[in-house]
Amino acid sequence: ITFTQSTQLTSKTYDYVIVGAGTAGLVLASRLTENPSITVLVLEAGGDDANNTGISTPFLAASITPNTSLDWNYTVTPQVGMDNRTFAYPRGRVLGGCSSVNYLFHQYGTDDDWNRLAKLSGDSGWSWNNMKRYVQKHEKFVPPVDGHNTTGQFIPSLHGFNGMVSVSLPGNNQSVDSRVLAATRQLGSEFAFNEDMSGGDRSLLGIGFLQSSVGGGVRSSSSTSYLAKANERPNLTVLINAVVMKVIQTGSTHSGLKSFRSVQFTASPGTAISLTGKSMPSHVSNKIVTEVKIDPPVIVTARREVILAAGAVNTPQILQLSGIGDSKDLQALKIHPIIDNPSVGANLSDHTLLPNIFTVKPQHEDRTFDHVLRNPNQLSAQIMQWQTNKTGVLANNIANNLGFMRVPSNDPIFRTTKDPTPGPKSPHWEMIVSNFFLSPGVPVPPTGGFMTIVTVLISPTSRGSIKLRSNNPFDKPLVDPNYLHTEFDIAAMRDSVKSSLKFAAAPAFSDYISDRYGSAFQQATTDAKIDAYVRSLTTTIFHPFGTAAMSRESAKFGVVNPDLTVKKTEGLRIVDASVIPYVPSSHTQGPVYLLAERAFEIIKEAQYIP
Ligand SMILES: Cc1cc2nc3c(=O)[nH]c(=O)nc-3n(C[C@H](O)[C@H](O)[C@H](O)COP(=O)(O)OP(=O)(O)OC[C@H]3O[C@@H](n4cnc5c(N)ncnc54)[C@H](O)[C@@H]3O)c2cc1C
Repeated sequence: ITFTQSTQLTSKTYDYVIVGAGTAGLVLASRLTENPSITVLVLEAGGDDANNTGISTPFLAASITPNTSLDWNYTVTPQVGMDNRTFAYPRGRVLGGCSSVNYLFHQYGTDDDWNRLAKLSGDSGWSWNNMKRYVQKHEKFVPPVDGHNTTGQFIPSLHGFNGMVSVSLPGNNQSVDSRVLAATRQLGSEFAFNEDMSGGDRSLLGIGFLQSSVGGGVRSSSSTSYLAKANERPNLTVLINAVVMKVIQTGSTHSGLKSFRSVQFTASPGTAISLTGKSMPSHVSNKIVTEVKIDPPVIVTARREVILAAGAVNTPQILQLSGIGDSKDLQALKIHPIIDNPSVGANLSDHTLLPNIFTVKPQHEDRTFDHVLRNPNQLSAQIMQWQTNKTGVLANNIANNLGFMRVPSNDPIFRTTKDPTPGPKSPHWEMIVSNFFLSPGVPVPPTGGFMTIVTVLISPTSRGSIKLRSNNPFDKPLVDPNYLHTEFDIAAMRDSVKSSLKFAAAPAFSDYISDRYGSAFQQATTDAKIDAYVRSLTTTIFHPFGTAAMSRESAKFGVVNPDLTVKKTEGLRIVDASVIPYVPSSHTQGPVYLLAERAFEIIKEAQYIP
């Protein structure tokens, strides 16, 4: 059942209260309620994802964030490594969380990523050898909508065909696909073809076909899969429009652990039937808005556990609002510290995004999507095609090919920096090829056709933080990814720019692209100028991780134990991207799904669920 108002709740007590109906939260809600004797309440700040064409149409992903009603609308603090720029930091605020608004790239990280987690946590259950079985539970590999022959584009034995989330290969040919493949043959081993880009047992290195969380030309999210399967169950209640303000201590154990089994929430701004007579404004700004009246908070309690699944920005925010964090910071904001842990909100690691844009020669301009997107007649024809039979440009992702690369081992940077990757099959950076002007947040030029090679720093060594701005739960937290702070990070991005120029110089593109687009890119002809170009244009690819990091029970650093229980607490667990200490070497929804599948088994075992 999905409720929209807290007054509809028939109980204030559940076996489990899950905070956040996002990627991980809905996996747990669905798995836990497979047992009809277990009751679960999920609290979600955002609204419903149903009947939203922007969400369900794969190609429109880039248009539903940032700065929309589906987004938390965060902004990064001025980034020192990026000329002190600030920019949008989207996070899904809707059923499905980021899985409803993301760009649908789907992978699982490398085996080395998981093995590093197993090693640092001391729990071999996190190793790839154990985690890979969750691919079968999670994934439902389906044919692409254009029905093309996919032989040689993926390796069936690496995939699941009976799981929950639909995953498919591209369903609409992009004009550059055949050129990208030709380039993999023309260039050296650095750009070799890779037959399967899902990661895990397969090295991610090389260039191959994108796998997306798309089935039948429609987005597949945690909401359309895990929740859709469970929502009719009487033991599952999902409450949307409910912002969790904090978790509340409900007692302590003989051994001194503090129990947190209650959750305080209130209606999301703009959705309440305000008991105060005044409703909240639909947008609450960064400033503390003292005149805003909020609905009286509601408290619900878990018999077994509270599970935080609010994501890598909001989970540490909720912990800090609850008095779990760096005591000094909390006291400065007049929050009573209950558990002093400076690791809460620290260790933020994220991937970057740099659009390297090339101008397409006039004779091929009409083969780019720019041409389609700019032409109202062509665009409406595509919309019609998607609405009628879920095919065409809009049924497909924004790219068809991607690749993962390493900085050469003889690069001078390795004289001063130890290789940050978890192993030799794991990349330092990524490239994504699109046949249009792909630069999130930047308006498309009025004329011309483009090809974009987005490059992404995959193994960052910089670490940032999530901190509270004030003790007001409606204030946006201070998001500081601290991008490009280290020499390694800028060196890897420099390598990515040089390599994408090498890639674009392959004979396959010689009659297709004419020049680099934009003066910053055109002027990037020396290392120093490439660095300046990188710092001036790079933003985020939206993969924050590690802000409530897992560590051994005995470790001095960390927020959760290997079983995801919050240190020094009882009855409180975290299951989302914040617990994995290193951002995985790939796009990140797949790793979060696998994490949540295993978390369910850990919880089930710990709680003796029959
Ligand atoms: C624009 C964008 C594009 C991306 N593209 C890709 C991609 O192509 N491929 C990929 O693999 N990954 C992508 N990602 C990243 C990926 O989607 C995330 O890493 C992953 O989904 C995070 O899952 P999560 O469960 O940790 O958090 P989320 O899915 O964000 O879930 C958190 C949920 O908690 C809710 N919540 C938060 N605070 C509160 C509160 N106080 N009260 C109540 N509810 C709350 C949120 O509204 C949300 O629903 C993208 C992300 C974004 C934002």
